Amino acid sequence: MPAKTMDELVSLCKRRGFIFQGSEIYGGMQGAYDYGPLGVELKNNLKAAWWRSMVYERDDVEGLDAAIIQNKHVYKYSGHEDTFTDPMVDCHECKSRLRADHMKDIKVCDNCGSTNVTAPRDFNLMFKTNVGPMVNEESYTYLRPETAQGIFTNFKNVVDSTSRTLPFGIAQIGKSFRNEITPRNFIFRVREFEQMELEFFCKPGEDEKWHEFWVGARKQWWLDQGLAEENIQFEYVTGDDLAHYSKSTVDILYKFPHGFEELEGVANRTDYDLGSHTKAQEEFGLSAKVKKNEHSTAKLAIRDLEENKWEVPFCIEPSAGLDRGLLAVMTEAYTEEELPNGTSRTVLKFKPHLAPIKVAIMPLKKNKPEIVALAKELKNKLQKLGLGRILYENTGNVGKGYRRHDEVGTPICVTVDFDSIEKEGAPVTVRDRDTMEQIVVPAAELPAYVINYFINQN
Ligand SMILES: Nc1ncnc2c1ncn2[C@@H]1O[C@H](COP(=O)(O)OP(=O)(O)OP(=O)(O)O)[C@@H](O)[C@H]1O
Repeated sequence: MPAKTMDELVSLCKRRGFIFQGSEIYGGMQGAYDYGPLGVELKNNLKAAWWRSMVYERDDVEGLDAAIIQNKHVYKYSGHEDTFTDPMVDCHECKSRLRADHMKDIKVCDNCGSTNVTAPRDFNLMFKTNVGPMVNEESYTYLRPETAQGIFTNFKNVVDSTSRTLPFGIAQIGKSFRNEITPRNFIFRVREFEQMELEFFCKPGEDEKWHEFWVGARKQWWLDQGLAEENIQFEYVTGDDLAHYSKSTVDILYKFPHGFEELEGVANRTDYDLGSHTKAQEEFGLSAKVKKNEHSTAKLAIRDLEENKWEVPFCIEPSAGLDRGLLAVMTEAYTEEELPNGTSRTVLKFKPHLAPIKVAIMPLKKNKPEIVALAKELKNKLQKLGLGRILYENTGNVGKGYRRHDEVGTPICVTVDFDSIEKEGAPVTVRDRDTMEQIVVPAAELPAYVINYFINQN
């Protein structure tokens, strides 16, 4: 059963080293979190799973890693400078700052109930920063609020260097920054986060088909990461909630401990973005309404070989939050179990490919040199398989080790004991996280056993 409250997750994350409050020793920093020893592994595994499915398992997607700091013209023409705002309300009474579209009633402070509140006004969410030693009117830019813009500005570079034709996509994972008015719900809404974004370019007219395809494909991917079908919903974004660039957007919602909320958005961005950043806009008969571009030096178009003309493709964007993804995966994996002997355990039932530690190797006696040597040898052998982190853990208390590894979601624990050094075949004990069953495997067969386990479980 998934986690019921955010508090139980927050507490486990801190206790076991998944996630810490940012700048904690100085009293914290709202909306910023640090990923600890296990959090960074989980995050890397989720990123790797996304990259594998987006780039390696498809032959029509290329990867990219664009700069976070970009020319300010990027945000002028993307529309962020003018429109990337949230409506903000200030309470004169308790000094809270609230997001008007999240308030129960925009005339009453959600925090103290006062009606002494300002009218909503637009607040730009981009962090402005100064570039170079001179501080003047011209020296500013912004930290990127989404990774997507770096994909659009590199469109021509990628097409020229890979000879791609439509349809094809460009995938990117990286940090984004938003000066959220009310960061909250742990890592759900933060000011610095990572996104996993694909911009998939297709012919105008084929956009609706591809939009539908990506909505389905992205839902399936989240199911493959272990989320339960009943905890996922679609929301068809309409009216004022639809971004100005979008023809249609489907949000994939997950049942977080604080309720169903957006995990990923899949938007049909039409020819808005490439059309905004291209030079010679008037040549292309754009369908989107764009600002006149006076600075771009490149035509962001592709040759339609059948019709022998240049056209600006449409773009479908599945945009997922990595931090929200991690929160969803942890929520789903969190399980409190009553055991037959009357005790209980907390176990994170991660899909094995996401588990921060793949295998823990534990010698039964920490000061028996032959046991320790065999345990270390097995650790080195398994590490070379390239599955991820294999932990050699020499605490001498196997029972406690099992509990700790249940709580951090380690799928397999291997114990090396006296039998392992005395009996023929060097048998070691392999314990399964979910069933808690233990079987004996000859040490020489352990690598094959572990590989099979990870192949079959995913
Ligand atoms: N402040 C944030 N903290 C963590 N993740 C975020 C944040 N803002 C956006 N994301 C992630 O990036 C994805 C794509 O961004 P998008 O601009 O579509 O979000 P959004 O619609 O503005 O989100 P919301 O409505 O929750 O503010 C979101 O689905 C979410 O997973």
